[in-house]
Amino acid sequence: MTEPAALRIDDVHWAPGGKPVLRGVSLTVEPGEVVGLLGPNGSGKSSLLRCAYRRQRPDRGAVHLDGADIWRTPAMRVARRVAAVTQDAPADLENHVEQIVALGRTPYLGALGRLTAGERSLIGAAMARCEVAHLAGRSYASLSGGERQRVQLARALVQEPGLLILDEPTNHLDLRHQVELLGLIGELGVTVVAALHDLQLAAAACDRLVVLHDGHLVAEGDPREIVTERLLAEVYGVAAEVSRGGDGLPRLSLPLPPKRGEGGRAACRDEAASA
Ligand SMILES: Nc1ncnc2c1ncn2[C@@H]1O[C@H](COP(=O)(O)OP(=O)(O)OP(=O)(O)O)[C@@H](O)[C@H]1O
Repeated sequence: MTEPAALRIDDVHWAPGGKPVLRGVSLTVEPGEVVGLLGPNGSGKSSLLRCAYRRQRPDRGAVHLDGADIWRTPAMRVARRVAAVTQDAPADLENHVEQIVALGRTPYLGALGRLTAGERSLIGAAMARCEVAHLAGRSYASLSGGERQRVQLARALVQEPGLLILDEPTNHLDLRHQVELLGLIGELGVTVVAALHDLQLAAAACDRLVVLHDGHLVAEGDPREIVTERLLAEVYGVAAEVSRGGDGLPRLSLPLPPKRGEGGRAACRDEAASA
C-alpha cells in the first residue's frame, strides 16, 4: 500500500491581480486523514487546493509535503506523491478511456515510456474499482459528466498517490456513485483533502471538516460539531435547521419557500395550463 503523505499549509496568501483570495490559511493534515474542505462559492477552496498540489504558487507562506517545501521539490517527485481530481482536469478529448487512466503512470515512466505488466494490471484494477472498465475503448469526449469524473478518479488512483486532492468529486455523480466514491476514499488509506458542497455527505465521509470563508479558515474540527445553524447562517447566509442523527451527524432542513397553492406544484401546472 502507498504510504500516506503528511501535508502542512503554512500561512498561505494568494492575491491574483492584487485581489486577496487566500488570506493567511494554515492547515495541517495528518497521514491517512480524510479532510473535507467546505465553504461558499468563491471562498477560496479550489485556490487552496491548487496551492496544495503545486499548481499555484502562493504569494506568501509555504506548503510542505512530507516535511519538504513542495516548491523546493522537483515537480516529478511531487507528482509521484500527489494526485488531483479537479473540474478542469486536462484531458485530450480524443483519447480513449484506458489511455486517460494510463496517464496516471506518467510520473513513473522510464525513458522508453513503456508500461510494465504490473502497471497494466494496476490500470485494469483502478478502472474496475471506479466502474469504468466497460468504457475502456470509448473516447473521453463521448462520456457523460459522471463517467468522466470516475475516469479521472481512476487516473488518480493509478498514480498511487500518498495525498489525493479532490475538487468537488461528487459533482455529476448520481447518488449511488456519490456514496461509493466517499466510501472508497475512506478505504484507500491515503491522505485525502476534498472540497465538497454537500455538508451532510462531507460530515459522514470525512474525519475532519475545515471551513473557508472569504479566503480565511474560519472553522475546523469534528464533523459532528462543525456543521451548526450558526455556521450556516454566518458563512452561507442560510437560516437552515440542523438536527442530529443517532450517529451525531448533522441533518439539514433547508428553508425552502412554500409551494404555491393548496395543490402545490400540480396547482401551478393547472394554473399555467389554463392561462
Ligand atoms: N486566476 C485567478 N485570477 C483572479 N481571480 C481568481 C483566480 N482564480 C480564482 N479567482 C477568484 O478567487 C475567488 C476564489 O475562487 P475559488 O475557485 O478558489 O473558490 P471556490 O471556493 O473553489 O468556489 P466554488 O465553490 O464556486 O468552486 C473567486 O472570487 C475567484 O473568482
